[in-house]
Amino acid sequence: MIAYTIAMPDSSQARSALPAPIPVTLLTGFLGSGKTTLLNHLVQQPALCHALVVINEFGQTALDHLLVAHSTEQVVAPLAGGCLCCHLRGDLVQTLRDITWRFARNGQRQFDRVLIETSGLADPIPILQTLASHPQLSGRYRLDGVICTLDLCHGNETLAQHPAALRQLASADCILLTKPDQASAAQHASLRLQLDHINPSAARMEIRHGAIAADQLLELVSATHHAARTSNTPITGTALLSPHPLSMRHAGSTLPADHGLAATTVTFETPLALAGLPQWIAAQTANLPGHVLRIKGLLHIEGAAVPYAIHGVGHSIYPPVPLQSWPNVDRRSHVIFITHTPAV
Ligand SMILES: Nc1nc2c(ncn2[C@@H]2O[C@H](COP(=O)(O)OP(=O)(O)OP(=O)(O)O)[C@@H](O)[C@H]2O)c(=O)[nH]1
Repeated sequence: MIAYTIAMPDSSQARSALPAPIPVTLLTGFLGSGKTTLLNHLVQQPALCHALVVINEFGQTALDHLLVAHSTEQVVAPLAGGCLCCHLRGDLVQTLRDITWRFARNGQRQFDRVLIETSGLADPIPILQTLASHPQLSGRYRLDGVICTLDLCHGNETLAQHPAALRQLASADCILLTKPDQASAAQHASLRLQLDHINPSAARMEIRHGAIAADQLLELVSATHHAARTSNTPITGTALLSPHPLSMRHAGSTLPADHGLAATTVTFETPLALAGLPQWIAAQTANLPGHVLRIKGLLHIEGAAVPYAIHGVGHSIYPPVPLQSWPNVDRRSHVIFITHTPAV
């Protein structure tokens, strides 16, 4: 009888043969708190120029990936239609499992890290659990850190009304306090007090319009943090749009409620006149369920060669901002309204 033996590599050899796990940064933060604005800054920097960006949006129409200016080396894979923390968790596993071969050239992986922007409504804890314990992910990926954006203007209201925002902050390694230019000293002080209770150990930094050096946000899990506190200079009197009616056609669609929330997408076939947008937005919101948490859209403005991004958070609407170019051949305007109907 011939005895067969199987040569087993010793465990240290086996370990060194395995590719190093890919670092994953989770970017969370409530609706409109500045995640995409931050992402736009980060992906332009050398430290993140080979990152693969995965974007999850609430609602069937994904816009955020169109609003992120990314080079051809970076791939944005939108996951739309719900929250990663609930019914899209399987999609995330599949995306992370497949991206190593989907985004490979000549057998070489084309990215060195992954940045996941969660929807503004997602609870990051189930996502973190999936990353850490799913058999197809753990070992291939490692958590680099959780970054949470917090809108200094709307943060107090958000924390009072939306438990998901609390969980986002509680799981953060680094909290980025956004819109310091618009927040009052009182809003600022009250949020800082709350953060001292919710997550005293997270690093805290103030950022304006997403500007921060990417390397300050890497290796957060292993790094020791020092909170950076900068001064707050509130400004007032942002110019709004002039009040004239618009002519437009639209088609709406509403998702089934999720966390008491619904997303309605309105699409315009023809270019829009800029004047009168606030009135039109007010008229649209009057027909929607609950109250509006967030408005975002990509607009084709009459006479403009480039698209405009429009944002609203709570009752504030920001002036439309011209983008560099159209992201694809679609020249229609799309506006998404996210609304909340509290449970009775
Ligand atoms: N004034 C001011 N506006 C800001 C700042 N950061 C972000 N914004 C604006 O806030 C609005 C919302 O920012 P986004 O980056 O789209 O927010 P988000 O977290 O990605 O939003 P969701 O996709 O809904 O989750 C945009 O109009 C931004 O230009 C800031 O520091 N100051």
